[in-house]
This record gives sequence, C-alpha cells and structure tokens, in this order.
Amino acid sequence: MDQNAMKDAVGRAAVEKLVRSGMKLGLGTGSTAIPAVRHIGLLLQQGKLTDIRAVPTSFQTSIECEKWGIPLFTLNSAEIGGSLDLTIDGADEVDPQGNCTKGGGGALLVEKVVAYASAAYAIVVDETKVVGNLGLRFPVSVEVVPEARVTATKALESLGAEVALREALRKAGPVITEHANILLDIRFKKPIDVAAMETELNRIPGVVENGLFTRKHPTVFVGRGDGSVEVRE
Ligand SMILES: O=C(CO)[C@H](O)[C@H](O)COP(=O)(O)O
Repeated sequence: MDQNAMKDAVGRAAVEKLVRSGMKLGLGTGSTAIPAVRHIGLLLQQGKLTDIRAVPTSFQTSIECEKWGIPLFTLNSAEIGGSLDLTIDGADEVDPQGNCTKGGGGALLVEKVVAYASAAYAIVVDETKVVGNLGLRFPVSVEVVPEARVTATKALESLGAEVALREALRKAGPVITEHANILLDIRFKKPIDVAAMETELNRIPGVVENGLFTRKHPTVFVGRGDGSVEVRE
C-alpha cells in the first residue's frame, strides 16, 4: 500500500471511531489530517453526520472545509465557546507515550491552541512517524517573532539544539507563518525530557509557541504498510 492510501485509511479510521453528530471538532493540518477532513465532509454530504461545528487549524484546512461545506467557526465563536469535543490532527513524530511533535506544515501555533482546548485528541500518522525519542531525526518547530531570530537562536543553542531557519521553497527568504512569524527548526543530539522542554522553549523571549505537544494523551492511529490501522489508546 502506498503512503497516500495509508494516510487515507488512517484518517477514515479515526473519523469512524471517534466522530459523532453534534460534535464541536478541531480539524488539523497536513497530508494525513486532510483525508480525515474529507471523510467528515463526505459523511456530512451523505447525511450520515449532522450538526458538526468545525474549527480549522490553518488556511489549508479552511479551504478543504469550504470545499466540503463543513460549517466553520473559530474558537472564539459563540457556537464554540472556547472548547471542543475532539480534535483530529497529524504529527511529525509520535513517541510511545503519545507525546508528539508538530509544525512541519507550519501551523503549530493554532494547532496547539485547538488541541489544548479539546476534551479528546486524536493523532493520525503513518508508521514512519513512530519514534523512540522525539526531536532527534525530524526537527522540532519553534515559532518566533522575526525580531528575536538571533537571540532565540542563541538561547536554543544553549539548550543543546542545532538550529536552522526554515527557508521557503518557492520564494527567497524564510517561511512566514499565518501569524507573520518565522520558524526555527531545532534538532537535539540526545534524548530530551519532552515535557520540561515544551515549557522551557516557551520561556525564551520572542518564542510564540513550540511544536512539542506533551500535555494531551491522544488516541494515536498508526497506518501500516499492509493497510491495517493500529489504535493506541
Ligand atoms: O503539524 C503539522 C502542520 O503544522 C502536521 O500535522 C504535521 O507536519 C504532519 O504533516 P503530514 O501529515 O503532512 O506529514
């Protein structure tokens, strides 16, 4: 089974198991979360789901919801009232405890606000994302105000990280996030205390948010090459 089919299968499995009519849903960003959004859209169009109120985590997700007619709100909308029943999102890496890193698609700031405002949290990944320790192979994303690029880089290096400014692919210069910030990608040489590091990174002046997600205990759906989906509660 190719990777796209695996992402489709894992997104569908999470929606089938967890999404119910009447829910207030956080919808994630990226190539694994979007098939879950599509499946919700399909079920709404078929009348198998009703009264879904969705909060998207990015421009990409909003566009996908618009395509499917999924009703969109913000966390501030009266219809949402700052809390969600469930969020489904992808991840860059997930460890055996369900801690994960996010932000490869640059949307970590709203993804974290939405995740931490959700009663239940589900992560959908393919099997290549499952690791023993976070942040050694795929970098942890750190969203920083542009004015703090150099000072934050030095502070991150003093925590033992290798730091790289995320460059845009088809534009000269850095990636600019949906909140007009830059992203520093940091990689560690040895395993870190992920919960402590999530707090520590946000203490650096100019850091807006970081891509370590350790305060939720998600249900993790892992898509495998043979087409099966493992559910880790
Ligand atoms: O955190 C994210 C975006 O900010 C994504 O969920 C994460 O990067 C995984 O994306 P993909 O499923 O495309 O690999």
